[in-house]
Amino acid sequence: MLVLASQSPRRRELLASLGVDFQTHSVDIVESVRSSEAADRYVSRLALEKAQAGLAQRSDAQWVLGSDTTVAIDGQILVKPESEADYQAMMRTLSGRTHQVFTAVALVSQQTLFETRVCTDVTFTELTEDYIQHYWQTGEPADKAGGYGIQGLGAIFVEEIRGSYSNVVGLPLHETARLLGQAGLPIWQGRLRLVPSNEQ
Ligand SMILES: Cc1cn([C@H]2C[C@H](O)[C@@H](COP(=O)(O)OP(=O)(O)OP(=O)(O)O)O2)c(=O)[nH]c1=O
Repeated sequence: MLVLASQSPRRRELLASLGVDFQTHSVDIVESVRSSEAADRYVSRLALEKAQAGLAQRSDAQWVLGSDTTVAIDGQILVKPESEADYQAMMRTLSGRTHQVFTAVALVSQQTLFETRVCTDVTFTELTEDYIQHYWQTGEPADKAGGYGIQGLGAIFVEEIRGSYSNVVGLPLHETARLLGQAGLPIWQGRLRLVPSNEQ
């Protein structure tokens, strides 16, 4: 059985959209950036830690998928806002500029590890203080890396996106389908296996 080691409703929906059978299991790991750890290394480490914690806790799981998403700008990592003031600082940093959204995915079994990482460039419009204050009131920013949700009202801030959209929402679907293919896990209700490019 495949287990998604996540409490994120977005990841659950995205993985379900691939048409795979899975169960979810939420794991509690420490999500803190190490000194001089870059965003790409950080997301890959956390995705693997989530997957390994899931594997340790679910003896019935053959495969466990863990994932992590973070926003990066100018070498600064923006995780989920801890407070409204933290959120406001993030929005001011993102205003009128292009940032990167990294998501890493790790798929582990007792014997094997497959992993991938995807980066998407997102360009924000200039945000007024009014936008910033009102958007917080929607409740949308609080549980999201960078303090916005591209799949919700946060989309109105996005002038341009370069790369994978599902990666920004929390699970890059093309790359995840390939990982599942590498693990021999068919998608689309067992009818399709997206084979890795080196097997085509
Ligand atoms: C930038 C952005 C992030 N996000 C979300 C995706 C992730 O759920 C969240 C980043 O936090 P994560 O720590 O990656 O994930 P999580 O805590 O929600 O879930 P879990 O660790 O249990 O898997 O931000 C959006 O939903 N939309 C966006 O536009």
